[in-house]
Amino acid sequence: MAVLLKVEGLKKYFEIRKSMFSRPIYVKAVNDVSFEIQKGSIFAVVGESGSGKSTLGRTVIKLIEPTSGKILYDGRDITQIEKKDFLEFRRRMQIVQQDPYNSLHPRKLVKDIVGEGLKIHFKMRSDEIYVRIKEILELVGMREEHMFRYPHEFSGGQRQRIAIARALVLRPEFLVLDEPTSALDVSVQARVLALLKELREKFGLTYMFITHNLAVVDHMATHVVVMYLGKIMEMGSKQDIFERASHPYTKALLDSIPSFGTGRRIRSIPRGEIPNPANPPSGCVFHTRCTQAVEMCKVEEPKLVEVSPGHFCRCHFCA
Ligand SMILES: Nc1ncnc2c1ncn2[C@@H]1O[C@H](COP(=O)(O)OP(=O)(O)OP(=O)(O)O)[C@@H](O)[C@H]1O
Repeated sequence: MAVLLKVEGLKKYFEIRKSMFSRPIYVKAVNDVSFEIQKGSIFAVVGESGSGKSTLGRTVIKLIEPTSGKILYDGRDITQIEKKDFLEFRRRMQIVQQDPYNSLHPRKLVKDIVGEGLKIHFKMRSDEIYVRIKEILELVGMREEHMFRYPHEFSGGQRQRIAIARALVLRPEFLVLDEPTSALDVSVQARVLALLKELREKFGLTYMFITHNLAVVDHMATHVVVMYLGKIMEMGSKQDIFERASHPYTKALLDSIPSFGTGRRIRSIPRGEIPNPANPPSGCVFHTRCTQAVEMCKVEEPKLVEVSPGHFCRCHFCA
């Protein structure tokens, strides 16, 4: 399969200062991450809160600038593209955010929310824009009359459908879905996930699907990357991760899996909380919580090695 997005050595560090006079500290939210996303796949990014998933999703589509590294979209390094040439890539790569209550402008009509990007990206007449908005709303299960209402008049699930319509109206190829259903009721979640699957098949879309919920990953993903403190711990096909997990962190996450649709977040896996990302542990970043850690893990950082074709693991004991 063709590669749509290739990321090489991607880093995103955030500078934080306790006061104006103190020295800066860096949160390495994404720390030297490399992977490929094949066209048409659903590439799930999982990990606990603070592992860098959202930062990764926002950085690969350049909503935030990377600190360093390459992002090759359809073969072009978009980190090196001038602003005016980037507009076309912006159209091709869209994002649907977690919270449908805050991501839609409260004082704009649905038609203006969904149609906003059309004015920027396409030179269309207003009657053409109207038809396009109507079509896209129907596609996500909404009706023409909804165009003239405000976001607060809709339920969470309907709002997320509007957010999906806003992303799709630009005919993108790649969608970053950042926890798209975690703010929704269980029954609504399943319907939105089914819609996302259907849209992917209809339009040949590629998804980066960010979630805490491994049951959702099992239901949706074709490929999975497991992140911890800004690093990839394990990566492979869905089968590699769910049937042949190699990393102790992945195994612990799988043990904490909720049944599908409960929406429960991964909060506590064995042995305590995630360390402070501004001061990560030495050696293997997971060693402080790992049941298999030995002395070497405290000092030597394991490399991400390919344990079988396409299946990568970062642990001294990965088989
Ligand atoms: N703008 C920012 N400034 C400083 N630190 C940030 C910023 N954005 C994110 N971070 C930090 O980067 C780390 C990774 O955050 P990120 O939101 O990407 O993780 P996440 O895995 O998506 O977690 P969650 O699921 O809770 O959103 C966290 O320690 C977070 O506090």
